[in-house]
Amino acid sequence: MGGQQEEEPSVRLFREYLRIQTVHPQPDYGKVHPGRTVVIISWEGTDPKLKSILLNSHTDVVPVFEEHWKHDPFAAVKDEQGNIYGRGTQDMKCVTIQYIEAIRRLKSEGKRFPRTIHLLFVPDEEIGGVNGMAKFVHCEEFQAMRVGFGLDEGLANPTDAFTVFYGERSVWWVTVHCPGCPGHGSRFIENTAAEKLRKVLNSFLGFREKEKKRLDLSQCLTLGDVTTINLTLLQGGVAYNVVPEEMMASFDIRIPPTVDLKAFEEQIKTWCQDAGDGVVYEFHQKGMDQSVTSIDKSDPWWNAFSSTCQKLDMTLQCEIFPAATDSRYIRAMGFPAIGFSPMNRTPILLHDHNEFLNENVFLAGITIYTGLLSALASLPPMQADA
Ligand SMILES: CSCC[C@H](NC(C)=O)C(=O)O
Ligand SMILES: [Zn+2]
Ligand SMILES: [Zn+2]
Repeated sequence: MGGQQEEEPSVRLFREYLRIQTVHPQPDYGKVHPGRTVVIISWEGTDPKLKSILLNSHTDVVPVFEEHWKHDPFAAVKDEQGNIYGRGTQDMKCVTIQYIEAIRRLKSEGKRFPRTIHLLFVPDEEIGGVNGMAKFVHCEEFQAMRVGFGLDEGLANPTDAFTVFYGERSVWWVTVHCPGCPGHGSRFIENTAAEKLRKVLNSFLGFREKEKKRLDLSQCLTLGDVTTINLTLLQGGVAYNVVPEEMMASFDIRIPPTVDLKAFEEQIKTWCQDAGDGVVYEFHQKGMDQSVTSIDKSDPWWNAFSSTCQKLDMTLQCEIFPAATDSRYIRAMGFPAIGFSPMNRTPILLHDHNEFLNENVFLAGITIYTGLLSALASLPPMQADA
């Protein structure tokens, strides 16, 4: 609990890490790992020929609106209930320290496992990972790790259960260009950009409405199972009384792995064609990999993961991650990866004001990783090792 008692050293380390300002747009990565952007720490297994366990975490955090926080977001204040406040408490500095502390505990108990465990610390996940994980998976250092199975971040769960992510939706960022006839703002100009834009908006947002209804009316679907479309940028126009020659709308689209991406792009093409002459779309982000990780009991990695959770009396909810994490790059390279942040009984506060994690939930997570790592790193040779 907060205050009086001697603080657990792992909680102290977590709070110390939270105080390092790895916040965008200018993250202080130098204080995390001086002179390095990506860091690998490896605990070699007794049989290093076997494929390894990759524990990935990003070191950056998203910006804050400080005026909305009840405590300094970089002071790691712990209140009377043991809630630790700070940017990154959930996303994902908790997980980084839990990995480290689980390994420290296993080592201090004299444990050694057949499979190597790699801790990987990467930058820039919060800005898409272009100069982080996206690049790193193509480096020889990544190849040399000989990954068998990866763990990366997930989300908190407000109930007793823990959420586990076995895949992610594809991210498509699309800008639609609507050209039109210009002219004086006092006239009925024919074939304007705005009229085309209206059709585009109706098509895209009409589909959004249908998907929202599908989710709202379903008992079993989660956000990761439906397509979301949000209008996020509008551009165009030069003056109140000038009908512009172009207007543009940009959309953030997230598509579940079960959707046929080719067919979906055809749909976008049709919406644009139906909006009028010259309406075209361009991609700023077009995720095409739809790999998902097996959550079948016959899969040895999943079996080790889920059996450990069962032994620890944990209830799991398996879902598709609604947004994007670095695990998409791991899966795209053909490796199984699970998104998991052991935070039950915790509101989902990533990227939000007053992000916090209770120290007891944090400490329980270390025990969970201790069990998971023991099971995963002890898995006997399997087909994937060939
Ligand atoms: C596509 S790169 C941006 C990544 C970001 N991830 C999260 C977890 O917010 C997102 O899904 O928007
Ligand atoms: Zn994150
Ligand atoms: Zn994030």
